[in-house]
Amino acid sequence: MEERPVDEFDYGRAVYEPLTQSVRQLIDATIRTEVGEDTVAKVQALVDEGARLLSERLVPESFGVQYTRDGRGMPWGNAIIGLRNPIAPPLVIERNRDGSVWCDVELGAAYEGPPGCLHGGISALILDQLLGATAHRPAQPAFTGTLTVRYQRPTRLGRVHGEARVVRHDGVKTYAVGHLENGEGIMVVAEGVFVRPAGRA
Ligand SMILES: CCCCCCCCCCCC(=O)SCCNC(=O)CCNC(=O)[C@H](O)C(C)(C)COP(=O)(O)OP(=O)(O)OC[C@H]1O[C@@H](n2cnc3c(N)ncnc32)[C@H](O)[C@@H]1OP(=O)(O)O
Repeated sequence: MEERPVDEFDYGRAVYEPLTQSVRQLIDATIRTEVGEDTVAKVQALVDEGARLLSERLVPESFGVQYTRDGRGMPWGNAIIGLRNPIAPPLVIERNRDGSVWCDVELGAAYEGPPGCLHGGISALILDQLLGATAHRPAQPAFTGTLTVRYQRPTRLGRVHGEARVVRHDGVKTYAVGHLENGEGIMVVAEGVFVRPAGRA
């Protein structure tokens, strides 16, 4: 894999993250707008023009994970943490000294399932990433083998806190648990088995 210059991380972040944030606002406004059809048509033309301009140069396939020479990963297309992906909240995962992880994230209209509540698939997506992050070891990526999610109570849209930790290792398998909570308590719990496939480090 081609390594990218060290300053590309900060440059890329400065250039693309504001665009992503604008598109996130666009997604939210697209869902919730009540303007008339003339305005909708005008916005559609502007968005189409924006897509045309951005498409003048594209990477051939998905973004993947590019690395700078000082080892910083740029998983910028990732569905949940990608800073160039407007459908990612994005999740910012913090790591404690003991390897456990946590996040605080604001989830709005784009993540709705039951009215006013978080879509269960989005909860599973966040927990997959959180549990996967705590199971992760540098240069030994672990894939989700099995993820079990128990939805205890509907989770209102808004601020959500998540946590995950490893409970045990067994050869190539790492077992992790985690949960999502908000001001109303623990809403969703998960346990997962993460497998380090031989020869795919
Ligand atoms: C800074 C950056 C942070 C980076 C932070 C990164 C966070 C990433 C979070 C996102 C993670 C994802 O979504 S990953 C994407 C979703 N997952 C996938 O696409 C995985 C697709 N499945 C596969 O590639 C494969 O089936 C694997 C890798 C899971 C297993 O294949 P394998 O390696 O050939 O496994 P195999 O030799 O047969 O078995 C090895 C051992 O694992 C067990 N095992 C095998 N499959 C499973 C399974 N599905 N669930 C449970 N256990 C399993 C076997 O019983 C065996 O146990 P024993 O006999 O040894 O006891």
